[in-house]
Amino acid sequence: MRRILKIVLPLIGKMGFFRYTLLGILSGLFSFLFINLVTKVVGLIIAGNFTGISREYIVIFASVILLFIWIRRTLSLAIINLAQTLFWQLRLQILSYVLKAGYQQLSGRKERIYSAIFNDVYILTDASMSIISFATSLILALASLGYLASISFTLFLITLGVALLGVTVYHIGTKKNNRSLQKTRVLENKFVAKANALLDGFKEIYIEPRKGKDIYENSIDPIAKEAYRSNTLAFTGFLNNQITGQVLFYILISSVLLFFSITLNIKPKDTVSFVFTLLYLLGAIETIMVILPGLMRARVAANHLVDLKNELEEAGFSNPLPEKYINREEFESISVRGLEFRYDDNESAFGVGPVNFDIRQGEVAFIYGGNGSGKTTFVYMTLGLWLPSAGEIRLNGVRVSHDNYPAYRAAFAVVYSNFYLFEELLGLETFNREKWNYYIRLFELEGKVTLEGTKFSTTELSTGQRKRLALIAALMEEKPVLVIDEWAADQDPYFRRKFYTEIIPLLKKEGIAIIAITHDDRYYNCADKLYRMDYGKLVRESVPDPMASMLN
Ligand SMILES: Nc1ncnc2c1ncn2[C@@H]1O[C@H](COP(=O)(O)OP(=O)(O)OP(=O)(O)O)[C@@H](O)[C@H]1O
Repeated sequence: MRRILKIVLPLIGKMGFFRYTLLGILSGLFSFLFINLVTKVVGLIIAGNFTGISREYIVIFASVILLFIWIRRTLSLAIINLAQTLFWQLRLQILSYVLKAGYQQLSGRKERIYSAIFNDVYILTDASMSIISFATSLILALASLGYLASISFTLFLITLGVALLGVTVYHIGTKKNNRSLQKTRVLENKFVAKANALLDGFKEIYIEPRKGKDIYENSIDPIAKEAYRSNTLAFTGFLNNQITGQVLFYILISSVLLFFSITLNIKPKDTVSFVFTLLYLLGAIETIMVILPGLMRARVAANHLVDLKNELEEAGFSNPLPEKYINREEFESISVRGLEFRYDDNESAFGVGPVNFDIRQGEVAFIYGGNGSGKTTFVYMTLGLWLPSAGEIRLNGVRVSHDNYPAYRAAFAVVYSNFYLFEELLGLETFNREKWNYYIRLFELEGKVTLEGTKFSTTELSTGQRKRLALIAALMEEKPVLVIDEWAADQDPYFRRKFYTEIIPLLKKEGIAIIAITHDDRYYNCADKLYRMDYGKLVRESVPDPMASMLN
């Protein structure tokens, strides 16, 4: 419950929480008032003291019904409000955690984030809606118990004993049920991951349906079956508890009617009132029992959300907007000294470094090396996506530290080898139409893509054209350093040549420093600096003679 409140309270505020609780209590008290009234009139009828239609009772019943309409409406509105606030605010909050997280914290957690947005939020919203009914039933149960005590204290003690027995049975069963719910939660993440693989890899599956059959039969179906089993186990447990509670109450009611009313010498009118109230108490306890499994699931969901938030915020990491963006004129150099990064603490895990590297304004550095040699890892480390374990980076001679990392990262525009092409130009302070037209002509996308506001008319382009558009979007950011990872690999021979021999010199003239991972050895002479990545070690090489390249 504490964890649920930790998530819910900041969203609805203390006052909101107070309001919802008050409404729950009011509604509980009102239900009790109505039961009390009905029990009283029934008692009067049984005792033969009800004298027929009375103005007094008509007014009382009419007022109670009017009060009921008011409370129900206010409560319904409050429930809708609470549910919508939680549903949307929680989703926004999760995505804002994502925006604040470090790349390192985010990688490997995609499925859990999906699961949080599409699963945990639903569970928490449902549970929060039932919290009001929970409070209502709790108050009704407490008031009923108080009323029972006023009728016969001995019978009240017996009822309390039965209720406590029910709670103990419930408590013992709940631990096991919760373990099953936790297990389902883990399976849910795995299910989302496999469902994503099925959807993302559908092209491959469509060509070879056996792939789909494999993933369905060996992963998706077994996960679903296991989740089905553990959820069924948990809910059967909850249901058994519920039935035990109900049976205990039925035995109690039978005993009051057939045994206690005689042995304790209770008046018939009081016996009827007692049994009536017991039935209402049973109703309230049943509601509580029905709601509890949902609250338990919400507890698991809340734990998941809190853990996810903590992990995303790990080590006080945050990624605020940089206070200052360095422009091309201000940029002098980036120098990397003794930088190291390892994927795991394990000695055998792949690592890069120690690495030394320098790039100055308008300089072009090419990095090549075998697959898996560590080029991308080095670039990610230099960009500040992976945080190095040793060494230092200096921007214009100033050491990059925890505080100025955001400003440092903002010096780069990047087209990754597995880039994501947004449907619009994002994050531009000013939009330079002339520049856009110039790049569209330079990259030969005239007539292919236009801009509607800042939105691309289309991103349904060929792979090579999508890469050109991604590079234009990066250049529009007017950052001092451009980083590209095997950008030209998807370009045709004509455009590849144009890129290395015409476009790169033009970008250099604009003062842009370029770090490019490339395997196009024909064009290594177009770089100012050439590096080879060799199993995590960066080795500086001499740039080939242009004449020698021409002979290749
Ligand atoms: N997210 C990751 N977690 C753990 N290990 C990784 C991760 N990414 C890469 N590696 C390891 O780091 C090594 C270097 O990968 P990297 O992507 O830097 O190579 P690369 O030189 O860019 O290769 P390629 O030319 O194929 O793109 C790989 O052999 C891989 O084992």
